Amino acid sequence: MVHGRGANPPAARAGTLTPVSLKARGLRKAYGEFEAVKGIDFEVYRGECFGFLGPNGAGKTTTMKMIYGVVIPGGGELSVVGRDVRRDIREIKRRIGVVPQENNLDEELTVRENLLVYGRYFDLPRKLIRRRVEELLEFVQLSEKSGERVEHLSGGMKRRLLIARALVNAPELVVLDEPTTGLDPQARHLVWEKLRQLRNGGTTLILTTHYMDEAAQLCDRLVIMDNGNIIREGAPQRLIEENTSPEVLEFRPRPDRLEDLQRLLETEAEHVERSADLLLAYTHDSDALMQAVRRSGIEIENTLYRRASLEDVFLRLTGRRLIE
Ligand SMILES: Nc1ncnc2c1ncn2[C@@H]1O[C@H](COP(=O)(O)OP(=O)(O)OP(=O)(O)O)[C@@H](O)[C@H]1O
Repeated sequence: MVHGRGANPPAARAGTLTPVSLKARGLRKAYGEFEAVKGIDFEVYRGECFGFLGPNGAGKTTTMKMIYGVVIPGGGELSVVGRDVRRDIREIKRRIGVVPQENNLDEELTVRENLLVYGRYFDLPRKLIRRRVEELLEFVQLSEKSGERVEHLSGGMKRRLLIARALVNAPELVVLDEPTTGLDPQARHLVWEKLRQLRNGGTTLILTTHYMDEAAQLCDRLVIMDNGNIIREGAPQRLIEENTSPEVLEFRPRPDRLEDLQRLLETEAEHVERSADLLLAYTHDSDALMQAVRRSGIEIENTLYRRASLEDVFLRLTGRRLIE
């Protein structure tokens, strides 16, 4: 594992017995009159991957920035690795890693130089930094690119380099703001694999995403955020079980039959959502529902069956989709 620290149990590694890595109470932030974060409570435990899932503008980035000390909270309490963000931000920065939403690598420098330069911000022996940089290059599969200038890397490689850079100080907690936005599926899967390895090695991860599959794949627990509020909290599967039905049939009826089909589904399904010309019917028994639709004779252009996801939870709670 990276830095050879994976064998230590999380609590022992951190030198404390408290299981809480981060705690927020009544946390808020306004920009002028506009309240971006409206008094939220959450806790992150050591060694877990904790997610913030929500659409653009929900307040996720603002929350992340309060955690890593770029934005000062407007109210409430926030402690990170047991330290108050208002009093001990230097200590917090020493102990956490940050992968920002925007790539802020030095494009003119090589891959290796980016890590070495960043490593110098921490008060660590040069020899140790050099060794760590080589380990990290290997971890994120960039050893072969180490002499290339960053401007020549693909988007996925840059993202992996940002992750490596966040690990230079061997942090116990890593904050990642939309770690895979803009990446193609293959590059995303590689980033996911690296994040899983980190978490399995005991590093606490906090990430934001508006991809429900990313949240479901990576997070042990997550909060769903909307309009500056946390609207639900829990393990991904549990959130689905508690907030929606397990099976979904998506119908695209002939446009002139949309109202008829909606009326039918409202009597036959457990609940129904409409998104433009698509009707989503939620049920425990998709076969029975499908038979009822066939019996009605309503012309359908397209039908899709799938299992319910976090996207459905969001739709149920807000009437909107995560990505509009
Ligand atoms: N510096 C700022 N000044 C004024 N308004 C801001 C500022 N930063 C963010 N906002 C506003 O606060 C709200 C929350 O933004 P934030 O970036 O935290 O959301 P988000 O959930 O991270 O969305 P995204 O996925 O787009 O990053 C948005 O309406 C945004 O326009």
